[in-house]
Order: sequence, then structure tokens, then C-alpha cells
Amino acid sequence: MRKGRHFLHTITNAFKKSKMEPSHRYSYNPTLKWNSEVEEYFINAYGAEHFARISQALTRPSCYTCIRVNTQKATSDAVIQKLLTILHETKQECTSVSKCDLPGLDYVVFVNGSGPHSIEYGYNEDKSPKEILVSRKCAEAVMRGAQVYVPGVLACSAHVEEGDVVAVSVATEQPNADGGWGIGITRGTVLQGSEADPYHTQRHGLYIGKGVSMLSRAGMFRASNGIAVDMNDRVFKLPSFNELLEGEIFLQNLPSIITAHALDPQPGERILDMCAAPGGKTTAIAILMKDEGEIIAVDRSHNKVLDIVKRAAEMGLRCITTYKLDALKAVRQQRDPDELETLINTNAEKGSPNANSAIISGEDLSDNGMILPEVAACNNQLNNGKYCSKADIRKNNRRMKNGTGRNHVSGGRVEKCQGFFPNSFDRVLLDAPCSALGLRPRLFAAELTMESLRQHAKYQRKMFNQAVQLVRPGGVLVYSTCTINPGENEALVRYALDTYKFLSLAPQHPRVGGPGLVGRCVMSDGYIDEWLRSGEEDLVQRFDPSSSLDTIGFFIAKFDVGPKI
Ligand SMILES: C[S@@+](CC[C@H](N)C(=O)[O-])C[C@H]1O[C@@H](n2cnc3c(N)ncnc32)[C@H](O)[C@@H]1O
Repeated sequence: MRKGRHFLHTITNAFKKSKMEPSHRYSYNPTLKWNSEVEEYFINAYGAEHFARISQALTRPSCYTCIRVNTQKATSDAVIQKLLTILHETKQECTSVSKCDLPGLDYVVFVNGSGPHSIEYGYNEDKSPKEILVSRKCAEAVMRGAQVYVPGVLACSAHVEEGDVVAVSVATEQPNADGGWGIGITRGTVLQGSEADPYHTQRHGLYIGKGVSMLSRAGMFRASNGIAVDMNDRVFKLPSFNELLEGEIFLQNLPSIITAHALDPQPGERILDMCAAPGGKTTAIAILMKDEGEIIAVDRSHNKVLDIVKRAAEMGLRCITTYKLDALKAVRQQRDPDELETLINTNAEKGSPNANSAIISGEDLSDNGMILPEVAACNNQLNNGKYCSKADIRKNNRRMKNGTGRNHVSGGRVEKCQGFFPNSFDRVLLDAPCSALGLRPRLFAAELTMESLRQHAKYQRKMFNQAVQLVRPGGVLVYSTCTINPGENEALVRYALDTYKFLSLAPQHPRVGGPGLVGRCVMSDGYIDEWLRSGEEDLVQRFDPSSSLDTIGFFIAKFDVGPKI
């Protein structure tokens, strides 16, 4: 059983014991299934033993809850007191609550849980307990502390009544007859008990706890929402604080918090968060900037942009401006100076000179071609005084200091923006969409093929090509992913350094993750993945889910941007 964050040795022992034990306690011991080519690639990258450890770690949640305190609204000490009260009142087990002891990170609080616990489900030679089978997504949420909700229930024993104690297990994909994968169970299937149930043996190692059924079997398949099972004995006991202390705390993985520090944002700067939703890193950056300056947070998904707006409002952060934008089209072409002058003169004649700085920075025009009335933040062109009055500059400086923030949302509608001119930002964060092969827990990975991993890498390079243009010379670009795939991590860094000679890897503070992978990989189809060169490995941070830090798998690279010649 694991407790806290420093228990690698204990985990290894628990793995050895995990089988159906003679006492009929079922231990949690799933095997993560991989596509064979992907598995071969990862074994090549990590070595077989290390990859096996990573693979096992991915099937488990981190054994602690990581909480970022919104220092604009609360202190860590006050939050710790409130958390202890909540834990006491809600009778949640936890082993300790403590502040992170890394320099500058004492606003991060860890609440330690424990697991995996082996549980007595009541199976014996002639008796099976009542059982509920849930979907993989549902089980992954339950392991992070959620209840079992009705839509997640796939199958159930006959005669389950409200109030019955039920064992909860998860259906994972198995090989099917046509060479693909399927769970082989249709919603509403009656589970037959250990002897008669053809799927029973597949569920060894896949029990995630037990609880009290809140509905009868019929009710469970009739209802469309609500709690199906109130979990009271879990394989992983992780404290849950969902929707508590709203605005004061934010549940966030440690590597994500470290990413905001690696960017090293300074009050008063102009920052672009290119793939920002739901706004975890955006709000972390805003707090590091003491809410002074401007963060432009964009995402291509309309609803997700609304999530950023909601989160920023909850946290009382005013320096965040949101837009819906496809990061692949984030760079706007420079305007012809004559065209620009004409536009500026037209605005002055129309009595809307404020629109000028927005025109200049490139974030002015919504889809209907209207010029937004507010002043946009400054960029190089604005600062060089060529196109704007001193009044504009003074006004802009005031705005940068006060961080008025604008969220282009009215009546649930999110404003689009047409991108930004090159060199518009002091710092850019590209927290790229990725294969997410670092997220935990994960119970199935075989849907990811080498082809799909390569598609992710291609997409990320295209985004990087945009990001690199938007940072001003002398600025900083941070690239991060939540995947263990070197093709999306070290190979991206290699591409970046080889393509843009004005980029160099920069040291990161704090340094918590391990080194990156050095070398290359030649695949059997001739595909070559080039990773880091010797000397570069300690300039990136790679978070290994099987390490004693017990984080998600994550990768951070920080680039200094030199003169672009
Ligand atoms: C890894 S998540 C970002 C998480 C976020 N940075 C945080 O810390 O909360 C990747 C995000 O990229 C967005 N995304 C994917 N493709 C995009 C594109 N072409 N342009 C902008 N955003 C995109 C997705 O909608 C998703 O919200």
C-alpha cells in the first residue's frame, strides 16, 4: 500500500503480491494494454524494465491531492486549516496535509492519500457478492475520488436493490474476433456471478472498491443521471475537495504548477497562453504576475474559453483576456504600413482613436469585421511610437499596470480574434494538445498507434511554428505536454533547435523533474526520431510517473529567443 509521495519501494512490493489472493481479497492489479509497435518504441526509449514500471504507474492515480492556493485571496496556512476541518467534517481519511517544501512553492499544499488497498469483496467458493461493472472512464474518475454515476454503469448483478452492498469493477477492452478491441458487454447485461459469468476472470485485478447501491438494478438502467453507487471502501483513498473553497484553491498537478514557474512571468509583461483551456496554467501565471500585466488566453474551443473566463472570475483575476482562436492561425500577417495609416486615420475621423492600438496589435477584428472599442495591449509597434500618440502609450501603460483584463464574452458568446502580429509577446506558453499518455490513472492505451502519435507530433510542430513567431527577440517560449512520448517531447525540442537557430534551451527554476532522453530511435519502417544531444538533457524537465515524486507524466522545455535574423 502507498502512503504519501515517497513510497516507491512499497509500491514494488505491492505489485509482486497483486493476484487473486487465497483469502479471496481482490487486489487491484490491472495490466495496461499497448499497441505492439508503440510498446516496442517505448521499450526502445526507456528499456523494458523501466517501461514496465511506467506502465504500471499509469494504471494508478497519484496518491495525493495537489492544491494550488490562490494567494490573491488566501494564505496556505488558512487553507490548510480549512482543509483539515473539511476532512474532519466529511470523515475523509488522509495521512497528512503539508505545504510543498520547494523554494517559492509554499503556496502549494499536498493532501496525502493511500493505496492500493486490497479489499474483501465477499467472494468465496460458493458465493459471489452483488456486483456493478462500470466503464473505464467512470472507473478512472472513481479512482480519483468520484462516486459512480448512473451513465457509467454498464452491467449489474440480478436482484440488486437500493441499499445493497456492491463490489465495483471496471470493464476494460479485450481483443475481439476481428482483431480489434472491445469491452464485449452491452449496457444492461446481467452479471452472473463468478462461476457462470464468462467475463469474470477478465475482471481479476480490476476491482476498484465497494459501496452502497443508491438504486435498484431496474432504476439504474432507467435513470439518466444521479449517483448509482455511494463508494465507501476504495482501492485508492484520496481526499476529495471538488467544488469546495471555490476561488481560494485550485486542484492542479505539480508539473503544471512548475510549468508556470518555468515561464517566469513578470508583473507588467504581455503573455500569450496559446492552448489555455480550462485555464489552470493561465491562472497560475496570473498569480505569479500578481495580476499585473496582460495574459491573452486563447483556445480553439468556444465552451472551453468560457471555462477560462469562469475560472478567472472565481479567482478574482483581472489581467486575463480570453479569445477563441485556432493556435494554428495565431500569427497574423503584418499590415502594409499604408493600409495601416489609412485605417488609423479613418478611426481618428470616426472619433474612435482607441481602436488604433487594437488594430496595431492585431486582436481587433471580430468575425463581423467590427472594431472592438477597447484598447488592446501594447506590442513592439505600439511601443516604438510610430503609429500612436503619446496619449495612447500613456493609456496603455496605465492599463498594463492595472491589468484591467477583458473577456470577450457577452451573453455566452465568445469573441473570436484574428491572431497577433509577430513579436507581440514577452513570453508565450504552448501547453500543447498531446497524446496525454502521462495522465493517471489510465486503464487502456492500445487505441494509440504509432501513426496517431506521429500525427500529434506533426500538429505540435505546426503550433510551435506559430508560437516561435509571436515571441519578441529577448523573450521566452515554454513548451509543455502531459505525455511520456519522446516523439512529442524531446523530438519537438530537437526540431525546434535545428529549425530556429535563434532559439536556445534555457535553464528552468525550480528544477524538479528528471533529465530528458538523449539519442535517437530508428523504427522498423525507417522512421527516425531524433531526441536530445548530450548536454541538453538537464535543460528540460521530464516528470516520470514511476518516480518517487508520483506525478503525472509531463515534459517542459524552456527556450530563450535570440535576435531573429
Ligand atoms: C493540454 S490542454 C491545455 C490545458 C491548459 N493549458 C491548462 O493548463 O489548463 C490543450 C488545449 O488545447 C486546445 N487546442 C487543441 N487544438 C487547438 C488549436 N488548434 N488552437 C487552440 N487550442 C487548441 C484544446 O481545446 C485544449 O483545451
